[in-house]
Amino acid sequence: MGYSVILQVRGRRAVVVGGGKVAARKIRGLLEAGADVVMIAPKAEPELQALAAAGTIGWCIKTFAPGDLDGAFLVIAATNDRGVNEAVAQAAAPGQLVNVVDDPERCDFHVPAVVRRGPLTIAVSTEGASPAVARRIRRELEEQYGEEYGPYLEFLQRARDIVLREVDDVEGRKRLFRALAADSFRQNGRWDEELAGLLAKEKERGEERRGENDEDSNIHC
Ligand SMILES: C[C@@]1(CC(=O)O)c2cc3[nH]c(cc4nc(cc5[nH]c(cc(n2)[C@H]1CCC(=O)O)[C@@](C)(CC(=O)O)[C@@H]5CCC(=O)O)C(CC(=O)O)=C4CCC(=O)O)c(CCC(=O)O)c3CC(=O)O
Ligand SMILES: NC(=O)C1=CN([C@@H]2O[C@H](COP(=O)(O)OP(=O)(O)OC[C@H]3O[C@@H](n4cnc5c(N)ncnc54)[C@H](O)[C@@H]3O)[C@@H](O)[C@H]2O)C=CC1
Repeated sequence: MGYSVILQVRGRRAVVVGGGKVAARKIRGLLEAGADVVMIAPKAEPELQALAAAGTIGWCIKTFAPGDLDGAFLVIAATNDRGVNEAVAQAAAPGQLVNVVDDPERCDFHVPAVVRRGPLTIAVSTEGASPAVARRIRRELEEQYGEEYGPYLEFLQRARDIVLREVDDVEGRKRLFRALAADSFRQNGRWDEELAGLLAKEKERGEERRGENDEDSNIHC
């Protein structure tokens, strides 16, 4: 079983060998994550040609050669030729992360099916057992966790900063974070108002607690 991580690729070079439909899917995901994408392919899908023309990705219009992987943090072998994909995997240096689209065994990592909602990422992987099932489950999750989760998670990010700044008590914070995570809270919709109420309640509790502690310390004196 693989170890699940969210890889930071922003500003890092990703070399994708091949310019077909599968390469296009992987390149879309890499661009979303801010990678610096270079495509190596003699021919490419119109969508990828447009990205290259706009300067969004680099395109070396040629067949693969081992030197193409220089400086790559991540490599995706996505041609329709098994031999070429194998040559790409062999050319990778130690430490370069390699994905081979037609050979799960050869991969350092598999690309999961992903639902993105603002800072929320839901990734589904079957580790190559059934990409079609990963796709189906991703679609189900898209229904279950709709677009409304984007603004909600953005609110939670802001709320987290406020709670960490304003609530000293660890238990109090935990109580607040759990309350904010409840689906009833999300559905309520008046998030800022509700947060203000919860913060006020926590502050009251904090003051009561401090009062009790003062009494305790009087007893000990
Ligand atoms: C190992 C892995 C390596 C990798 O590419 O990372 C891999 C390998 C292979 N895929 C193949 C086929 C298909 N792949 C898809 C779709 C996706 N494939 C993706 C990932 C992965 N595919 C990795 C494992 C992930 C996992 O298992 O969880 C997804 C999740 C992510 C993405 O690519 O972005 C994306 C869905 C995205 C989404 O919809 O959200 C469909 C569905 C369709 O197109 O309708 C089909 C046709 C149906 C079928 O075969 O199931 C074949 C056989 C080719 C052949 O027939 O020869 C191989 C090679 C082999 O199995 O040997
Ligand atoms: N992992 C996955 O998600 C999936 C993998 N596959 C596998 O992926 C392979 C690619 O599928 P598609 O993108 O649909 O194929 P495609 O035929 O649309 O594209 C192949 C691309 O590879 C390029 N290419 C061929 N030889 C090359 C070379 N020597 N150097 C550089 N580029 C070269 C071609 O110019 C073309 O751009 C399939 O053969 C299949 O085995 C298929 C479906 C899903």
